[in-house]
Amino acid sequence: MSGRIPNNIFLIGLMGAGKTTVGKLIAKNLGKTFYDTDHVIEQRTGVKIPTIFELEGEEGFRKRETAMLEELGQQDNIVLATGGGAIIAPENRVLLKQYGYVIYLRANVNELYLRTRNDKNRPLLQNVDVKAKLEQLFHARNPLYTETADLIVDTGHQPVAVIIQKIESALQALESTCKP
Ligand SMILES: Nc1ncnc2c1ncn2[C@@H]1O[C@H](COP(=O)(O)OP(=O)(O)O)[C@@H](O)[C@H]1O
Ligand SMILES: O=C(O)C1=C[C@@H](OP(=O)(O)O)[C@@H](O)[C@H](O)C1
Ligand SMILES: [Mg+2]
Repeated sequence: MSGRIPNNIFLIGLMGAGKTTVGKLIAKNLGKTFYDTDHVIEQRTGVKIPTIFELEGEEGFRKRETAMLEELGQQDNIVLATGGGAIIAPENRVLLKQYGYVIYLRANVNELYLRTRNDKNRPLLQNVDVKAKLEQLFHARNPLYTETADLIVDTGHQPVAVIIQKIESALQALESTCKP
């Protein structure tokens, strides 16, 4: 660590963790450019994420996601909200660790459920028992988020402003402890 607020900040975590919401605000506060892999994929393809899943399957979506991480990883001074599955592929985990400071927004399944249960834009949560699916994803992915993260922030049952405060304090502590 160079002793500064990290240049690129990547947010990881399950669907509903708040990556997109928190990422936008953190970027604004830190004067960094905000990207969201899902939004860029939607802009480039001209269709929503569920349509990509319908036409190309999850496999097709994952290829686009990896390509997007490779591309956005080359950017400078950004906050990137990833999609919840961005840590599945080992090469993505390497990319994330290599090109940025990775923050895992960790939330419990109940909280994630409350935030995502009515959402129509997350194909993995349609026509299933949403809570059971989130539980399954939590068990499969929590170790991957944990191994990829430089920092873990529990979002718990807390307002977005509090989470942002936690992240900014942690980044500031990083800055002060690393200065010569
Ligand atoms: N800390 C929070 N408390 C309450 N609602 C939240 C919180 N963080 C996010 N949300 C809400 O949960 C939903 C999912 O958030 P989003 O940022 O899209 O998550 P992600 O990008 O991690 O999937 C949104 O409706 C958002 O407003
Ligand atoms: O967890 C996942 O596998 C996914 C999460 C979504 O992003 P959010 O985490 O922003 O909801 C989106 O990338 C896609 O629906 C798949
Ligand atoms: Mg998101």
